[in-house]
Formats: sequence, structure tokens, C-alpha cells
Amino acid sequence: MATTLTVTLFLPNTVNFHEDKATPRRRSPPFKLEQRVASAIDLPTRQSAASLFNAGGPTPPPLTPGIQQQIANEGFFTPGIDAKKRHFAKPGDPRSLLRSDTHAEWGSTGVFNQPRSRAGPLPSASIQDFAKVYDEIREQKEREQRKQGRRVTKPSPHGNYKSRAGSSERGYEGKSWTVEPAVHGNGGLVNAIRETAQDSHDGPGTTWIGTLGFPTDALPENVKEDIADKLLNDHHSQVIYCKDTDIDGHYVHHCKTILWPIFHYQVPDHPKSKAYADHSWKFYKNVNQAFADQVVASYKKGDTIWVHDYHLLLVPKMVRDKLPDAKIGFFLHTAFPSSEIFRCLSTRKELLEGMLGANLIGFQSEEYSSHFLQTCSRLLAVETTAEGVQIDDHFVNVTNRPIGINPIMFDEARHDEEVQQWVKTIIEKYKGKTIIVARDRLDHVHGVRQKLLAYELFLNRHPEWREKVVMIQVATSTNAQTELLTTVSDICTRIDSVHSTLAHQPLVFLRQDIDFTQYIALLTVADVLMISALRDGMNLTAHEYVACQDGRGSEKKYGPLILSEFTGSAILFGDLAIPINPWDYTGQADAIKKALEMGNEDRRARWDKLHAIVETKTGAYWAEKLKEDLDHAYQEHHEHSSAAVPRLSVSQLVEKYKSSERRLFIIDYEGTLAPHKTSSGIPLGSPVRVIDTMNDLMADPKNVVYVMSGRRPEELENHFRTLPKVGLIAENGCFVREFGVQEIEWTHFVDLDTVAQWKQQVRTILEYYQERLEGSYIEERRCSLFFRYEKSVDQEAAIRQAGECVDQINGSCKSMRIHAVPIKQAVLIEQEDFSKGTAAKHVYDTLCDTSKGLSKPDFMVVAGDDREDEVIFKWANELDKKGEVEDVFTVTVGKRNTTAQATLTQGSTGLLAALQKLNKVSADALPRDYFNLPRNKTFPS
Ligand SMILES: O=P(O)(O)OC[C@H]1O[C@H](O[C@H]2O[C@H](CO)[C@@H](O)[C@H](O)[C@H]2O)[C@H](O)[C@@H](O)[C@@H]1O
Repeated sequence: MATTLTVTLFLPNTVNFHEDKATPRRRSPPFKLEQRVASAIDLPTRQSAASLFNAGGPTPPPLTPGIQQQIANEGFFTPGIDAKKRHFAKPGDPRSLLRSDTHAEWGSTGVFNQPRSRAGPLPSASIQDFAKVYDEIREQKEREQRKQGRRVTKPSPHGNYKSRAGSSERGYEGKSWTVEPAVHGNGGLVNAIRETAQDSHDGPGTTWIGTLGFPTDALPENVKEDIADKLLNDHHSQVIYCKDTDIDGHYVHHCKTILWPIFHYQVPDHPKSKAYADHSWKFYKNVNQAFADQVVASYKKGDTIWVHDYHLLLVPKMVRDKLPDAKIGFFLHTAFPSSEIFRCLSTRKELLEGMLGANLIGFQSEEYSSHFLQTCSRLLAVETTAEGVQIDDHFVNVTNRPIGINPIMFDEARHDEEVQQWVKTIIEKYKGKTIIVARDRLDHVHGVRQKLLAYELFLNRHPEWREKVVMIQVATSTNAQTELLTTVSDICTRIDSVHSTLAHQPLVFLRQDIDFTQYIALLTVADVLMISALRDGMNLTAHEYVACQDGRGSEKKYGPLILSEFTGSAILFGDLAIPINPWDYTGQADAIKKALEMGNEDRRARWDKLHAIVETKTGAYWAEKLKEDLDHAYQEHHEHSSAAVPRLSVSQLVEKYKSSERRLFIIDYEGTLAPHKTSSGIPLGSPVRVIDTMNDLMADPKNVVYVMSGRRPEELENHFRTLPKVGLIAENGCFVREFGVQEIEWTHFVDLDTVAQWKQQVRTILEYYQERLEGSYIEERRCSLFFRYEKSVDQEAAIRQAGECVDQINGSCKSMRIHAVPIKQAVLIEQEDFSKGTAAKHVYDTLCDTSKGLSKPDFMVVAGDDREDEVIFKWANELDKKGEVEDVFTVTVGKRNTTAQATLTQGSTGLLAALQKLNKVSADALPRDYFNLPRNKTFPS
């Protein structure tokens, strides 16, 4: 059965190791129940989750049965950490609901008992080759150990350390462990895939491929194998074990300090930014390669591969290199920045090319996909359309599909007894107060600092609210930067000291996460949710809040949502939320006031519509639509791949030729009839053979023969001067010289005054680029312009300049109905409304003009070799489909993805050979005057 391989950095499940009962392993530092009540802490503003219910009053919350049990079992309680409350599972059902925005990171959840990383300290960002340096340090250490006569660890063939006499390895040997739902990774993704599940597991025919989410070097090989077996057999998950050094360099370094900030618009021009350093790139590649290798190993013909998120941008291409025909989708969960920001990445080209290995690339919104398209166009100088990217011989589709939540399971979770208990507790605790809730990762992109400043401003400006409002800010993350923590801490202290009274504290700031049960209760009880992210791919907390706000357990519901306009959810929700610009503190303070004072009718009306969106744009809907998009893209890709398009059957062509009466041939010149010209501009091949073949073809009065080209009319006339009656289509369809007419007369479809106008404007742009790019030049044709750079020495720079040039022309000259298209080592600028297709239609219509005593062809051959010929293939195929022409042969010469019905892989020689076979058939036919075509306008000066 075909499977979907869902490839994501972290698997939906992880492993928890258990301590021997006699010697309970204490996480540091163990907390006694009493300690929980006192708000702890290393920052002046940090409070324990318990103090959420303790602020401003002495009443501790009732202990849930789970917590009581934990205290009884283990004798301690770690505030805010209760693994069992991180997810919801139906009894006997291994599919649990995870919190969508998990915010937990690799090896730092603090929830489970798991090994620590052996990656060692991170080197300075200025060290260019971290890997080399790291290896040297390790070797040196090993030498020293050997000298001291200690045992030395040896890497296993997989790069992991073998089980050995070290204390931690012994520590995990034989230790019992259980599989638990992961608390890190992308909960929204897991929920969405599970929502589509028809069976009781992780999705119909889904195999997850990923890591366990914690450092595994310390695990003995046999333990690793047991875990891998268990996850594969019982949880449809294929574990990838990467070296701790690799994951550390990949995730902690490359993903978190370089990609994450840049993808969220943190321009790396800060002096402390590490985005310039490429020492972690090697690890990013290593981990991506390990994922790609596993995908290739797990893949079976017919499977679908879905790769997720910014951690694995290189995987699609790495897999494509090994599995050229695989169906590969890629979805980016984060934002995608504008090309101006993306171009700061030193590895930008590799990253884009990595993604482009997929058949389909999905984004959360149109904003991100258009940034991606523009980035490809500018940095890779490839042709892009609203549907995707044209690369060499194939097309990569691009789509927008916003992810959602699983409202049904979420609703079930809200019924949970413990959630209801927390709802009551919080209501009781904050009686008479209006609660603004927020849960964000404490990093630079989630705008916690900006939100707190705005809240402070609000309190300063609206003293009437001081005693009535409480903001509960849950600030998750363990890797937050110290400077940010200090700033945030200062703001919290200021708010506290200025606005708190003996009886009231307007800010509860929790620098730690809370349980899922508490989280749902908090969203249920909230009067307002405030999200002020500077960027966020989607932000499903907003969805979860809307789902909670239907009044269960509380009376004053349908609370407004204050939502940063820089989130994916804001694009989805529009003005139904109260949009804010997180940089505009006054605007944010006004939004808080507006939300707090919003009338019931308005609240309800907005919520109704928001709720309808959350209910319909669910995670399952997202997954299903993406699947449809990928199937469609793949089918198109596959149908038109050079391997799938059959070879031209010359015998069939001859048969149909024999039985036909009126035949039309439209044949491209360079690359089809003759090989492409050399760099010196002289067409290769044997022009004599071409001319002779065409001459013979035209000798049969049943045949009408056109040659088409991008070249100027006078160039074609010159090339074909010995065939004065051949029909000619010049400049990709802007000019037509009718077949069968001795004198040189051309029909032109374009308005030459219009052409002169746009050329003037475009020439100025091209000159700008020409000045900056040595070796480039402008070529002018009658209806088109070329910016050519094949002679430029620095081709990388040339591609970049060409990309920017395309972008600028397409952006600024839209109204003139022209477009710039990147082609091989050049940019072509031409009018949108004319193509080889429009010219072919003109030729065909003229032939069918019954008023002139003509009748339509019953046999047609259209041959070409590149992108510009696709439009004429499509047109001719359509005539075939509709049955307007009895026998249509659309043929592409060479190996490329095409919409033509057949290919001729032997190039122009093959085409000439086929035509010569037809000429043999005609050899005996009596010549007679068959076409007597009317002449048209004269050749334009
Ligand atoms: O922190 P990471 O381990 O690198 O993971 C990144 C985040 O992934 C998830 O968020 C992303 O996907 C969400 C669902 O599509 C989307 O709402 C969000 O905007 C994306 O950033 C995960 O939910 C976060 O907790 C992770 O931080």
C-alpha cells in the first residue's frame, strides 16, 4: 500500500527514561509543594505557574488529582512541568492532541528524563570551519585521554559513540523507557495529520520520519535499536539518529541563530548577529543529508513524500537527486521573507535549489509565496508565474494553504475535568478583573517586549483601567537571549512597581510554560488574547483562543482578538481581529482599550465569523487540500516529463500523411530544424540539408509549410532566401509572412508606435544593468529587446543582475502589457499579447477561410524545442482534442518536460529524417496549384 512519508525534524513521539524506583532521579532543582507557592526565582519578574493563581492573594489552587499523585509518587513537583498534561489522548487511542504552538526546543524541554547533549560547547561564530576545529579539539582530547591511560570512545559506523564503559552509557543500558507524545516540534502539524486519520494511528498510511528530539549519543546502540523498532512497529515512525554535534550545529546554531531570525525578518545587520557566519552550514547539510538518505531508504514506488519546514530545506533536492520520479511536496510553516532579506543568506542559492527539488512548495499565505517567487526570480534568474517556477525543463508548483487546528478534538479537550477545574479556579481567582492573556516564545520575533511596552503605555494613559485589568503573559523558551530577558525583566519590574497595589497586580509574567490543561482554561477564561509577534508563519494560538471563546464555563465570552498584522493568522482573519502593528506602541495601547471596551454585539459578530473560519479552515482541510495540490502538480509534471512523453511514431506519421489531403506544418527553426547557433552566432548543422528537405516538403501542393523563430523578419528572409515561398513566423509571433507568396510581404500584429514607447522605457532600465555588468549587452529586435550576458565572466553576478532586471521590468512596466522572461544567459522582453501561438492561430484561420474557397487542414505537424513552443503545442493539442483537425502531431525535439504529444530525442537530425520520409511519400504525387493565398500588409519600415 502506498504510504505518505511525513518528514519533520521531530517525530510526534519521544522517549522518557525511567529511574529505578529506589533512587528517584531528581530533576534540578526539585521543588517541594511549599516551594511551588512561593514565586521563585532568578529574575525579579519570574513567577511560577502556581503564582498565576497566587498573585495578589494567598489562596493556592486546588491540586489536581494528577499533581497529587505525582507528589505522592515522587515527593517533588517541578513548577509548570507535568508531562502528562502536555497532550490529550482518548483512552486506548494513541493519537493524542498536542498544543499547536509547542515552543519547546531540542533537548531542553525539561519534561522528560533524557540524555544530555555531548556536542560540547559552541565555538565562536568567527571560527569559519567549526567542524574542523571541533574535530581537532576532540582528537586532542582523545590523545590526552590515551596518554592518561583512560578508555577512549570510538565513533560507530553511524557516527555515534558505541556503548562503552562511560558512566552515562551504563546509565542508559537496561534502563526502562516509555514512548510519550513529544512536547517539542510542530504540534499543529501533528494534529493536522492525525485529524485526517481514518484508522487509529498516525494518519492513513502515514510514516513519520524524524528524530526523537533529544541528544542520543549517550544511548547504547542496542537501546537505540529497540527504540527504533518500537516506534516503527507501534507508532508508524522511522527514527533518524544524528550525532549530537550535527543536531546541535544544525538546530541550535544554524536553524535558531541564522535561519529562524532571517525567515522572520530579523535583518542580520546587528553587530552581534551570527547570520554572516557559515560554520554551522556543514551541520545543516549533514542533518538534511541524513534525512534525505532515510527517506530514500524508506521510499517505495508510489509513495508520497512530504517534507516540512525550515529545518529541512535541502531535503527535497537531495531526495530528488536519488529518486527523480518521486512525488515530493514541501511545506514551509514559517514566514518567508522578502527577497531583500533572504539575499543576506550566504547559502541562499543552495537553500532555494533545495526547496525546488519538490514538485509542489506550500506556504501559509500568498504574501510568503509571492516573496518566494520573487526571490527565485531575482536570485536564480528563473521564470516565475503566479503558479510556480519554471526551471530548465520542468515546472515547480507553488501554492498557499494556511494550516488550522483540529476543532473537534480541541473541543473534547475542553471538556476535560481538569480543564474545567482550572477554569473555575481562574475565574474565582480573578473575579471582577478583565484578563488579557498571551502565550509566546520569548525570543526577538514574538514581540513580547513590544507588547509589554504597549501595555505599560496603556496603563499610563488609562488609569481608570489600572485596578481592573490583568495581563497574564506566559513567556516560553529556554534559549532566550540574556539581553532580551533583562530588557523584558526591566519592563515587568517597572509595570509592577508603578501600577501594582496591595490588592492588585496588573501583570502576571510567567517565564516558563504552563500545562495544556491550564492553557486551555486560560484561553477559555480570557477576555482578550493579545498576539504582537513581529512575524509568525501562522500562529495557531489565535485559532485555539477563538475555539475556546464560546462561553463554556464562563459568562462573558466571545472575547476580541488583538492580532499582529505580521502573522499568517492575521491574513486569514483580516479585520475580524483587531489588527496591530507591534512597532506602533500607541496603536497597540489603543487596540487594548478598544478590545476591553468593545460592545457585546460587536464582540459576538466578530467571533461568529472568526469561529466559522476556524471551524472550516481546519488542519485536516489543510492537509487534504495540500494533498490535492500535490497530486495535481505531480500528475502534470509526470504526464509531461520527457520519460512519460512517447517517442514520435514515424510510421504512424507516414500513414496519416498518406491519407490526408490538406496538411499544415509549423516548424521551429533553431534547436528544431537546425541545431542552436554557436556563440559566434553561426547556425550549426547542414543548412543545405534543411533547405533541401523543406524544398521537397513544399513541392507537394497539399502541404503548407511555416518556419517559426524568435529572430527578426529580415534575418529569416536571409536564411530562407532560397525558399521564397516558405511561410515565416518571426519574432516569436509578432510577424507572419504568408506561405506561397513570392514577394516579400509581412503581416505585423503589434502596433509599432506602442513598441517604440515601451522600448524606450525598458532600454533605460537595461542600460542601467549593462553599465553594472561587464560583458553584457543589449540586443534589439523589431518587437523585443534582449539583455544578454553570455560573455560576462562572473556568471553568478550576471544571474543576480538578470534576476533583478526581470523583477524591475515586470514590476514597473506591467501597464504596458510587456513581460521580461529570463532565458538562457539572457533576459527577453516582449509584448504579452503576441506569441507563436497567436501567430499559428492566424495562419490556421487564414487557411480555413471558406469565403476564399479554402478548406481547413486535416493533418498538422507542429515541432519545436523550447519554452516558447509550448504555447503552440497547447493550441494544436486543443484542435486535436476538439476534433477540428483529424490528425495532429505535436513534437518536441530533445529531452525536456513538454506538453507536446511526442518527442524526437535524436534532435534536428531525427526531425529531418522523419520529414524526408514524408517527402518520399509525396515524390510520386502530381504537383497542382493548391493554395492561392491572399496577400496582406507590406513589410513595416
Ligand atoms: O522552534 P522549532 O523547533 O524550530 O519549530 C518552529 C516552530 O514550529 C511550529 O511553528 C510553525 O508552524 C506552526 C503551524 O504551521 C505555525 O503556526 C507557526 O507560525 C510556525 O512558526 C511550532 O508550532 C512552534 O512551536 C515552533 O517554534
